[in-house]
Amino acid sequence: MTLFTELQMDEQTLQAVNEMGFEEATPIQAEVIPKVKQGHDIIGQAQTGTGKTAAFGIPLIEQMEEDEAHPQGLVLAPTRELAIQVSEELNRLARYKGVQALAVYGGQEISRQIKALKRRPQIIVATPGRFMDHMRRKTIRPKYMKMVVLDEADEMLSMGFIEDIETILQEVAEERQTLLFSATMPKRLQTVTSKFMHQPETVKVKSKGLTVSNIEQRYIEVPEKQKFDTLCYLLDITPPELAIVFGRTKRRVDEVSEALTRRGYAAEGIHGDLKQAQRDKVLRKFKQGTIDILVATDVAARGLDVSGVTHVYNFDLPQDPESYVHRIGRTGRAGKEGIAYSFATPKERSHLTFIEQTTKTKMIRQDIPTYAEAMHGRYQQVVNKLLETIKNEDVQDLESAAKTLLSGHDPVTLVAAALKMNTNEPERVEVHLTEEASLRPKKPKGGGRKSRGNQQPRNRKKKPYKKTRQPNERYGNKRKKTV
Ligand SMILES: Nc1ncnc2c1ncn2[C@@H]1O[C@H](COP(=O)(O)OP(=O)(O)OP(=O)(O)O)[C@@H](O)[C@H]1O
Ligand SMILES: [Mg+2]
Repeated sequence: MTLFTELQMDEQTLQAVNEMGFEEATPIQAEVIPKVKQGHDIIGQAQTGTGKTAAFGIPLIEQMEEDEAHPQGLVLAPTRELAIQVSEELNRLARYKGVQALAVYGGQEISRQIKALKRRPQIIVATPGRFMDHMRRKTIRPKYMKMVVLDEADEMLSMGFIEDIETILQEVAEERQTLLFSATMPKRLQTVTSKFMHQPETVKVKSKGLTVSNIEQRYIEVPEKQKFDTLCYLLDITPPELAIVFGRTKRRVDEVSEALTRRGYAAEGIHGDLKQAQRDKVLRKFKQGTIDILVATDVAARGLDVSGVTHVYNFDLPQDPESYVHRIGRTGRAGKEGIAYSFATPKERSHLTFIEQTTKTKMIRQDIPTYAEAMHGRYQQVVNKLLETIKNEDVQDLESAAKTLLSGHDPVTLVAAALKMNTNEPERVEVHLTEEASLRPKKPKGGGRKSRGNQQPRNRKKKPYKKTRQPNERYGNKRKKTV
């Protein structure tokens, strides 16, 4: 156990950490914070939800000069939502210092960001595409950056992002400190990292597998056509506080969230084709609990930290074991418990085994739940609601009506009828989902991943960064499939 007071942090950061409710440092924080302060380049690997953000955030904040005219710290993140979240966490940590973080990401008006940059934030948290836009416009000058963090580093160095990252790093001062963080760090990345890191130290928090032990992992072998009813039955049997359902494609996400809504669940979808304002709105509703089910592509798989997510459902298995680790890691964070269900079609058995082997975990097999179990779950919810009403509400005005009813009817029959009346039968509403093909194991070769679809071929020659580009030219917009 390491206390934050043992990590030679300054008073202001200690106070902020205290107010955030952190009592002791997590293992990755205890190991990384002193090492970063000593000036090392770090490759940090620790399981999902174990506080990697503060592990790089605290030393990053503490090394910023408060009066510098240019940003000196850069955090790159793969999604807009993650960039926002990381900047918020940094600002909480920096609350008592004269240090500020600003998130810049695609989908938000660039003029608004340029205005915000005038307030001279010390730290920029960015998605790579938008950061390059600012680089070209010279609204951010990377050469003053003395620390660069790649959050979700393996994702950032995969095929979809590597060229952008190289372009950015070429512009950042050579004597910078570079930090890489992720819950998954495939060995094949080592060759890539040696190119732009200076004698990096690897800090890997010891664990049995890649996933945290407080997530109960289950799988259900279920034919494609039965997946949706299975999901609904599970939701009925154990209603989650908040749940994320991962689908393979954007169409899938749209169809599943619509179907859930039709069946009466409070669900909405999030994926890369939605306008940023819509993505923000959906995530906000989820965090507030206005909706309790978020249906998502892998856009929500990495880094997102929403407290109260008790369940993750892999409606479709992910292609990569790494993606499995990150998806299920949206629950069981900061020591809390969580449950992850993965649906595998009979043809996907071997893919499931491949995921288990790579992540060094074992999923518990569970049978497809039955209609009767789902119905029981639904009754139970009505019973709970009834008991809550008795506890929390004044029902006096209905008591004489109740007495009249009771005088003419058997009380058990009466309550049973009331329960039945209030319970909707599952499956009553017909829904239609387009079928997805089953997956087969696909072992990744070399340095990149293949899941990002229509990206450029991996060994394509690197495009030199041209300073003559027009500022408003969309950089490489033909290049990658968003999720
Ligand atoms: N020392 C601590 N004590 C208690 N809670 C902490 C501590 N450090 C971080 N947390 C909280 O734990 C949660 C998870 O942290 P964080 O998002 O940094 O995890 P992560 O390791 O980056 O996970 P992922 O791999 O999914 O990105 C956050 O809500 C964070 O505020
Ligand atoms: Mg993280």
